[in-house]
Amino acid sequence: MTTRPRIGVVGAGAWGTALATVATQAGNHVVLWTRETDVVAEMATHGTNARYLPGVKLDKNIHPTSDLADLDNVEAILIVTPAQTIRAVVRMLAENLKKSVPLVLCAKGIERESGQFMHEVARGEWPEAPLAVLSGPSFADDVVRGLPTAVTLASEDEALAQKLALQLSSGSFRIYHSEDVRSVEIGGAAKNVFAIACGAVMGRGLGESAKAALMARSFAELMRFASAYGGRPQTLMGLSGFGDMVLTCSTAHSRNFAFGERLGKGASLEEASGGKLTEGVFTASVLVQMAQEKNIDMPIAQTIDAVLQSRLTLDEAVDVLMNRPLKREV
Ligand SMILES: NC(=O)C1=CN([C@@H]2O[C@H](COP(=O)(O)OP(=O)(O)OC[C@H]3O[C@@H](n4cnc5c(N)ncnc54)[C@H](OP(=O)(O)O)[C@@H]3O)[C@@H](O)[C@H]2O)C=CC1
Ligand SMILES: O=C(CO)COP(=O)(O)O
Repeated sequence: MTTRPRIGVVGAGAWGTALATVATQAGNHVVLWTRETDVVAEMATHGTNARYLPGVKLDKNIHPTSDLADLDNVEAILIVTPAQTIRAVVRMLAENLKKSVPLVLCAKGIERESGQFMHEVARGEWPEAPLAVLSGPSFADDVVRGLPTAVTLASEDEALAQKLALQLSSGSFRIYHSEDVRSVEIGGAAKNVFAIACGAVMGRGLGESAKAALMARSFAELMRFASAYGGRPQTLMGLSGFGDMVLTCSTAHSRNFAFGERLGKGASLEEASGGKLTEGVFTASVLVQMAQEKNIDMPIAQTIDAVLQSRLTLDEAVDVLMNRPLKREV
């Protein structure tokens, strides 16, 4: 290897592979770790990851591995596995790497068991590791093809956020930096729940007006939740709040939206995921529980959670939402 900086990526799913690609375009060597030895073999031999990003040729500066020792001496590690696995993954890194290294948490969700945000989970498992979170409107398929987008990278250590943003930005992947970790995490986690609701409305044939109204009222819920949990409105008006809501609540390209759309068309909860990761399903109940703990009114999140728990049908959920007492908008 030359003297290019080395970035580690843990998780070679759709987003991990896309971020590895971006990082090479930004001028880094990337060590891409996955527990799947057959995926490593395919990436090393054919330069493809057919299961998660079919049709994409990987950059030669991506070095696939399933050996954790290859992550020693990287400058930062992007952790790109599902939200509910972050505790186990960070623990595994803490136990196996020689020294602590900045971790960039890329999952969008809240841990169900603990009600902790991703950086709280990571801090509990590896207190010495500097932390950052990355979130914003970014479909892996778009990003890996070099289509432009912008996202936010936040760390309580703003100098670290700025350094990482510079190191990982490319001509098509523009990273803004922030120190508002809490808001960036809330935006990424909550939008998945509301995307399921928006998908369900479209699948049920309730129309674009209904979807726009639902999206706007969902954003009001997101803002209420965030302000009760220490988020800042200005950040939530940005890429990881408003930006990702607009993206994920608009198109069946989103797995969460597509899940809701299938539910709306009559699929069972089991059928609706299509075998794909749907983070909103895992986050809905913990989001609602956390809202209740602080008396935050979140009727849309509550009704979609009730649908996911089979306590309401979709038509009953629509009735509940439409027949709430009328009130001031703000
Ligand atoms: N896809 C996207 O466009 C975007 C996704 N995200 C977020 O990124 C996160 C990951 O999503 P995405 O990449 O799409 O998901 P995928 O389902 O495509 O990939 C998940 C990856 O995580 C690995 N993994 C799962 N569990 C574990 C574990 N316990 N230990 C180690 N590795 C594990 C999987 O490996 P295996 O095959 O072995 O299970 C796989 O490589 C989610 O939180 C998502 O919301 C954020 C922005 C965009
Ligand atoms: O977070 C994403 C886009 O920003 C990806 O959304 P889905 O997980 O719903 O596909």
